[in-house]
Order: sequence, then structure tokens, then C-alpha cells
Amino acid sequence: MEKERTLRDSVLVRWSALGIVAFTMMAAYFVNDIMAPLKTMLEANLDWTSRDFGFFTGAYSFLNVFLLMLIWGGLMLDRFGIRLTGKIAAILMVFGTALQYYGMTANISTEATFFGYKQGVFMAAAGYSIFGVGAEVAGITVTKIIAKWFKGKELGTAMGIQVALARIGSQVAYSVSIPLAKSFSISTPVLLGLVLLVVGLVTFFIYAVMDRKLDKQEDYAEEEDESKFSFKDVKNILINPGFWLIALLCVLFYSCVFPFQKFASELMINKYGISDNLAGTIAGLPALGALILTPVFGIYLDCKGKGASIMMLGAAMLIGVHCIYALPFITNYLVAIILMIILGIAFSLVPSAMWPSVTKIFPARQLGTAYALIFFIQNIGLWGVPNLIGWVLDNYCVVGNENNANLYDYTIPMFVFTGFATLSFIVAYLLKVADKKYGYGLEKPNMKDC
Ligand SMILES: NCCCC[C@H](NC(=O)[C@@H](N)CCCCN)C(=O)O
Repeated sequence: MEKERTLRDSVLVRWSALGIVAFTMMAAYFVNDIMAPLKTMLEANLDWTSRDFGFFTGAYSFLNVFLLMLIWGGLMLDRFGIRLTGKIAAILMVFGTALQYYGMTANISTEATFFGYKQGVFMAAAGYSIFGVGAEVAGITVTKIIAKWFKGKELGTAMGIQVALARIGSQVAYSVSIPLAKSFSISTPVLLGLVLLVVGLVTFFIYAVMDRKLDKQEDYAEEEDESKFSFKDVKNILINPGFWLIALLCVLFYSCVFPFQKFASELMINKYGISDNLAGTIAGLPALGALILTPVFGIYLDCKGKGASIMMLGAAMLIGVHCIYALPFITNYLVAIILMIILGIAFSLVPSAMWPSVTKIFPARQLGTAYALIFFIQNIGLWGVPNLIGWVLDNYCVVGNENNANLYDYTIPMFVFTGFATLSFIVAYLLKVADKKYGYGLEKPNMKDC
């Protein structure tokens, strides 16, 4: 007997489902990056230091790392399902961003401190930390949603398009942040993010209706889902050398991209003399490049393979980019823009090879657990590196002061990023060696017929 057609068999409905949840993630990436270009203005207007900015930026991952929120989120996703987990994640993002907005706007004394940080900074960071839990849990929920609707269909393309749409959120955030803050007030960009997140929350509730309908039609049993978080699988994953190499590559590579971008606007202004209205757009160029190139490289990897070599190439490009940014005598703004474009290419190469590689190393049953653990380790870098860079800037890099904001020499921070990029290249090389030894098939194409 022919199987009954369900909602996911309709091209229009399944791509609409993707569009709806991708919007929620786009809003999340917008809020994630909206504060980055404001670093200098935060110093001038709200008396933040670089250490404060690093503390705030790293706060995104604080609860995910130290309270294991990503792990609990993974467990909750399996125990209570997509709809409840996704709604809670979206509510956390809205609540966290509202708290962050309050921390930036309320009339909090700049003198009073909390755990050694100004109260306003602490409040904004606490909000961003709650937002970070919501954003990361929403990330794994959306991965599961895409697997649910696109399994046996255009799964790879759908995942690539979702990440590409999220990059639009980042790029728009980098471009509009400073102009908005200058035209209205320093907190206006965050307020806009809050509005987008509320719309994202509403769209997720709309998605939940579709999800319930699909479950009714397909009799979708969460127990049968292959991507569950399970403590049984944790041990098997942790003893797989492929896991450690991918997780290390992920934390090192992403530590050279996301935290770097957060400080990049100021680097563009301080070192290359780029106007502050344009600096954010340039710092956001990697997201724009990745938006276009990630699907292109995805198709290449599907048809030709060479995943391990591509990860090495991306890491090598990153070493070159950060090293040239570190050289104090190269100050031409065109060089800065070209380097940002090259970083964008590397930022497309590595993720488009790395995320599908996870599916080659682990059986489908362990995928959810493997992704949650890799995200967890990645978050350690997303917490630690901004704190480290902020501390280095305050203690070793101040070279002057202009309009109540410090001027910084970024040589040391950029050499720190070069160090991480070098380590990521070594790990990518070891991954290629391990691929040969254990036969993961990372160099093989993802699809048989192209
Ligand atoms: N199917 C996995 C896609 C992962 C996309 C990846 N996102 C992350 O790694 C997040 N854990 C961290 C996002 C932080 C955003 N600034 C990506 O490349 O964005």
C-alpha cells in the first residue's frame, strides 16, 4: 500500500517550515553580533573597559560551559521534544536580551560593582548569558527540526541554507549597529534585536503548529528519532579520536573567527583608519562571504569530497590572515579589507567541510549527542578567548586615549589569534592522518551521483 502523503512531502510546506525557524535563528545571530561594533562607543559612552567588553562577549557561553546548559538543553530536547524546547529557547533569548537592554539603559551607578564588574556591565552580561543558552539550545533544536523535515530529501542543502540565512543576521547586525547607535542611542541596536527576537518567538509558535500537524500525520515518535542525547553514547563518542580532533578543530577555528570579529571593528578603526560607520560592515564581511560561499563549497564537497584537505586549507588561510593583521607596519585599509575577504573564504571552507564530517565519523544514533558535545567544547573557546583578548588589550595594548575611549595597538592580540590558527592547522593535519588510519571517509564525496 502506498504511504500517505504528509506535510513534509510538500516542497512548499517543508521549505516554509525551514524559512520560519531560520528566521528565529537569523534574529538570534543578529542579537549575537549586534554589540560587537559598539566596543569603542561602549567605552566612550558607558565607561566600559576592554576587560568589560571581553567579559560581556564571553558571557554568551558562560552558562553553557559552567552550568552545562548545552548538555541539559540536549537532554531536554530528547525528553520533552522540539516544540517545548524550542519555545523555551526562544523565550530565554527574548528574556536575556531584555535584561541586557535594561543593563545598558537603566540608571545604574557606574561606581557600584558586582563580582568586580560595574553593575550595568554585569546586568548586560547576565542577560547575554541567558540569551546564549537560548541561542545554543535553539541551534541544536533547529538542527533536529531540519533533520525531521528533510530526512531522505534535501537535508544538506537545507542545513547549508539555514546557516547562510543566519549569516545574513550577523552581516546586517555588523552593518547597522554603529549607524543606528549614532543616529539614536547606544542601546537602540539592542532594542531592534529584541523586537526581531519577539517576532522570531512568534514565528516559532507558528512553526509549532506545523510540527504538531506533522507529528499527527506521521505518528512521529520521539523515541524512534536517531539523534537523541544519551549518556550511553557519550562514552563511545569520547573514546573516538575523531571526536577529539573535530572538537579541537572546532574550538580552535571558531575561536579565531567569532571572537576576532567581535574586536575587528575597533581594529579597523584604530589600525587602518577606517571610518566607524564602515568598520562594522567590514568586520561583518566574513559572514557575507560565508553566506554566498558555504553552499558553493557544500556542493563541491558533496560531489568531489576532499573534506580533510579543505579543513587544512581553511586553517592555513586563517594563519596568513591573522599574521598579516598582526604586522604593525602594514596599515593600508585595502589590505585590511582583502584579509577580511580571505577570512570569509576560510570561514566558508572549514564549516562546510567540518559539520558534515561529523556525520561520517559517528553513526546516526550518536549524532545529536556528538553535536551537543562539540558545541559544548566550542563554547569553552567562545567564553575564554574574548576574556583573554579583553584582558590583554587593557593590560598591554593601550597606546592613547581619544574622546574618552582608549586607543589600542592590536599587535599582541592578533599574534594570539595567529597562535590559535596555527594550532587549528596542526589539528586539521592530525585529522587528515586519523582519517587515513581509521577510514572515516572524510576525503570522499558526500554523494555518489553528482
Ligand atoms: N548543524 C550545525 C550548524 C552549526 C553552525 C555554526 N554554529 C555554531 O557553531 C554555534 N554553536 C555557535 C554560534 C555562535 C554565533 N556567533 C555556525 O557556523 O554558525
